[in-house]
Amino acid sequence: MADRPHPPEVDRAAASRRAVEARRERAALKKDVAMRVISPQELLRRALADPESAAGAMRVTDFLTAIPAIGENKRDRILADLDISPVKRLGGLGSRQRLALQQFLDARLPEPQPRAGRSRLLVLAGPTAVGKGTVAAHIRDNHPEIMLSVSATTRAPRPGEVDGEHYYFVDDAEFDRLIAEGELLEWATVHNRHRYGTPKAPIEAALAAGRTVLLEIDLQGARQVRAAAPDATLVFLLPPSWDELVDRLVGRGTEDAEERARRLRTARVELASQGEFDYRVVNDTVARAADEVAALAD
Ligand SMILES: Nc1nc2c(ncn2[C@@H]2O[C@H](COP(=O)(O)OP(=O)(O)O)[C@@H](O)[C@H]2O)c(=O)[nH]1
Ligand SMILES: Nc1ncnc2c1ncn2[C@@H]1O[C@H](COP(=O)(O)OP(=O)(O)O)[C@@H](O)[C@H]1O
Repeated sequence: MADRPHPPEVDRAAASRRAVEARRERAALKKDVAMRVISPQELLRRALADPESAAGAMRVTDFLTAIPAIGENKRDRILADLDISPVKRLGGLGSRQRLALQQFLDARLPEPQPRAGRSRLLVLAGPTAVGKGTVAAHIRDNHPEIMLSVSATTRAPRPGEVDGEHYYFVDDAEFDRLIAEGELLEWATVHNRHRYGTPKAPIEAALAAGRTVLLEIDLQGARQVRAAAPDATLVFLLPPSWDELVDRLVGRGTEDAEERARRLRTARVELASQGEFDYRVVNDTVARAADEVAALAD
């Protein structure tokens, strides 16, 4: 039964389904590069590691125009300069062409390298719904050596949230006082709504005691920490793909469609700022991502 040949129409239908799926995968990868969820270098590495993969099957023309700020004219000039035919697929590049493309990408879009002399103050930021809260909670529960900072906020507690554990829930007057007295390391209005800030004293005490401290804060806060404590270690959490980020936001079910669209527009801008961070960690599975973040303080 199993080795009897299929009638040709069955083979054709299967081949056409595979072709549609392959096109969908290539389109998703292009989007990931365009949204900066994966770097062009990473996509090229995947293509070269497996020429049969969706990355390997991507045309070099599609690859280049997926990169932000490369349009069709620039693409054609680049291909001519690198002596690569526009009909080539990434997986089919010759070794000289690969090297030329890699060197071009490294020169034009250098991947950020961690700076030396990082401190034990770890800042975890990233776009909405990437899983910052989930990864931070996993670290709190599984890495007792790391202190998770508890922020002050003017938003109301949600059911099940405990004052002093999830947040310090304060009113506007108290938040004003914390700012005025210089008690916050950083603070920001997040998602245009409520104010959130990091109390300074517990962090200074924990760092002085030799502990690692983790802040799970938004991008504006991360930038303020960098300014106030230049040796802090900044970690940017990335989704495995743009589509997965959208699925997580929808799956969480805490925002309506209009708010989700607004957050995704912000997410796109935030992803463009990942180069300001020392490390990028992909939140593929919670435990793996949490362990990778925790290890950065070693
Ligand atoms: N700048 C700053 N951002 C914070 C702080 N605490 C939490 N955030 C950010 O505030 C956002 C909202 O957090 P939360 O109220 O738990 O709501 P959710 O993200 O909708 O679940 C998240 O992006 C957090 O990273 C803080 O102390 N400072
Ligand atoms: N590694 C993961 N795999 C699958 N789902 C995840 C993962 N990390 C987080 N999630 C889910 O994604 C949604 C957003 O996570 P959350 O921690 O609230 O994000 P953030 O704090 O970055 O806004 C939640 O429903 C969470 O359960």
